[in-house]
Amino acid sequence: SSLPSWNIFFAAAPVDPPPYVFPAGTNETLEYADLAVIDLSRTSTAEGRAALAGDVARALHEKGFFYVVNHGYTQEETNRIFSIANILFDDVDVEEKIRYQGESPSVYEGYKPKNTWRIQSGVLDQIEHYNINRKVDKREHPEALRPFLKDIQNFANHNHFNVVHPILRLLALGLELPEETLVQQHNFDAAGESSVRFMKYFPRSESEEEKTKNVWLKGHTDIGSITVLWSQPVGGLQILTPDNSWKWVKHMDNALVINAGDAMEFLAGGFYPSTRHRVIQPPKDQKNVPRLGAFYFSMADDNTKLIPHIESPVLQRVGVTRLCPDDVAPTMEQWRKGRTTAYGQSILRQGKEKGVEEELIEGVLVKHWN
Ligand SMILES: O=C(O)CCC(=O)C(=O)O
Ligand SMILES: [Fe+2]
Repeated sequence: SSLPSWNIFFAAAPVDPPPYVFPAGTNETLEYADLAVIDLSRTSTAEGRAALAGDVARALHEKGFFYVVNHGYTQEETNRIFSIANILFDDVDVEEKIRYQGESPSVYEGYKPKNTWRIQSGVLDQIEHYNINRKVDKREHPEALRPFLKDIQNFANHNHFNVVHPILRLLALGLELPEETLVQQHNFDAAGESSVRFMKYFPRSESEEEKTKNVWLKGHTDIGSITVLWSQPVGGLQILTPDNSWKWVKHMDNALVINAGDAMEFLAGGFYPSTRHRVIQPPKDQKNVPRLGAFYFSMADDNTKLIPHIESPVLQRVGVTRLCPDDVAPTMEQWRKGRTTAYGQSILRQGKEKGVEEELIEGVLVKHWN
């Protein structure tokens, strides 16, 4: 081989995390959302991108969610990431995790213990999560994760460059804008909070289920631009369709579930609305199963002013919807700090529509659905 012989001493054998085995899928008959499936490998050519742009634009414009397949991680690589994600929840003592809580309520970073968000009727969440900035070395991580920081860095890069950027190119094309328009507002190296999140939901008591009508994570929109949700078999994720009915999102092996957040709605002048979604108790045959998730939450660069790309010929034809006047529009940094600080903490007021609560963030009305 061409490798120098000393390499055998320095190339550490890859350490394997304790394997996480995906729980069995549900056999219940559920009302699923009908979502497009996008083959991301086709984005490697200009012809492929031109052909896909319309499908992706339509999917986000009309449904708010779509699946991505052929994103470049094999099933084995995905399994490894879920096994790494699970370490934190199953193999790290809570006293250690508490030491890795984020310092600031306005940034999601580090560990979030259970019982920190209000759900309904005095019931708090049973969710733990751990957020890792895409520059993984920015903070220190629990010892058990340290052998896998390279895997996590690779996962962040993969999501940012191989998933989010190609999707942003398609979305720009869908607005008939130059292909790099949105990519240029999502630089990996700029100040900002695009992050990996590992999350685990734990089953709750019957009384908690009753008081919250089975809602585990209230209906919300995401703060950033594009959310990448690595599909996993435990059900519970639902989207609110334009006709105001909740539909389940079906698991697809080694697929990604993609949705738009608030920043995308601002930038796209309402053409790609922020998707309304929630998590409820999993279906009957999975209701006692903890629910592990892996995500990438992408945001625009902190200094991006969240104003619509009015130069888009599409927006000029269909019209622009603004969440607020351009002169008072927040930057990405202001928006994420305002929403993160308020999330699960603020006392929401009853909105005009039934089952919808509201709050004002940066002068913009934000809704939460029960
Ligand atoms: O757990 C899920 O499937 C969705 C989580 C989610 O919507 C969020 O963390 O913003
Ligand atoms: Fe979400």
